[in-house]
Amino acid sequence: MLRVAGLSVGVARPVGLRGTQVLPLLTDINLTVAAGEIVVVLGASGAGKSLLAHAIMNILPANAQCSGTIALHGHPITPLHPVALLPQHHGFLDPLARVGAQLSWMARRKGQAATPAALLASVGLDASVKRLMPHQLSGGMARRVLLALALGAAPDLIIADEPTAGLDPTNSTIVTTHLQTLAKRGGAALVITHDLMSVLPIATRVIVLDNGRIVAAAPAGQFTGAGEALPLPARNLWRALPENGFTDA
Ligand SMILES: Nc1ncnc2c1ncn2[C@@H]1O[C@H](COP(=O)(O)OP(=O)(O)OP(=O)(O)O)[C@@H](O)[C@H]1O
Ligand code: NI
Repeated sequence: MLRVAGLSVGVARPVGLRGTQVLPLLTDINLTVAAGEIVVVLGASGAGKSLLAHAIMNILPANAQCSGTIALHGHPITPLHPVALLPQHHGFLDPLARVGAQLSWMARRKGQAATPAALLASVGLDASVKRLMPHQLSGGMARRVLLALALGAAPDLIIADEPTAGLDPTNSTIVTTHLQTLAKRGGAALVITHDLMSVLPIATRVIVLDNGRIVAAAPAGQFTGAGEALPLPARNLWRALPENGFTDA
């Protein structure tokens, strides 16, 4: 479904009076996401996770330089494609538009019928939330509105950036259940996180991103016990989790 090949992203920064230098932020990223899969990209803060999401969605900042290829169903991604970003920050909501209007716009942009109340209900929000402005939403509500927006795009693929961060267990389950339903229906998700445990139950594969490079990849099922089957960088991360006793590998 999604194929990222040889993706590198750098930002130009000034050096001296006239020169510029490109600072590499992502280097030679290769990954695929097949129908039915939930691929987790695991990495520490600053590893380049959001940049990877933004590169795939073609919304990198103006100073970014990008090379490599990104294809969905074999073609470059356009705004009309059934792919949705579940962004990390609710700053992605339009601060001056009611929730209902934003849900309707998303549906229209993707050629779908607008069903704001049903979308809100599917993420556990009352239909009255349609009339609210983004600043009237709590953090957890805003994250669920972002999920409703992503679902409103009727996507084949959701790129979810820290989808469970800061959510209570009930809301976290709402998000992971939707991602799992999408994958079961033949869609797929690329889930970006620093918190493996919150998404491991739904993951099929885990890719470890460190300092802009992929350093390990393993089937999710290998993240069990002492992680004996895992490649070393993934095993070290796994064994360092509090749940696994902080053992220093
Ligand atoms: N527009 C930009 N110009 C310069 N550097 C940038 C830009 N955007 C991101 N960076 C840098 O790229 C690196 C990766 O950023 P990114 O937002 O992808 O991290 P992340 O893995 O998503 O982290 P977090 O878990 O904190 O969200 C960071 O060092 C960041 O400072
Ligand atoms: Ni991020």
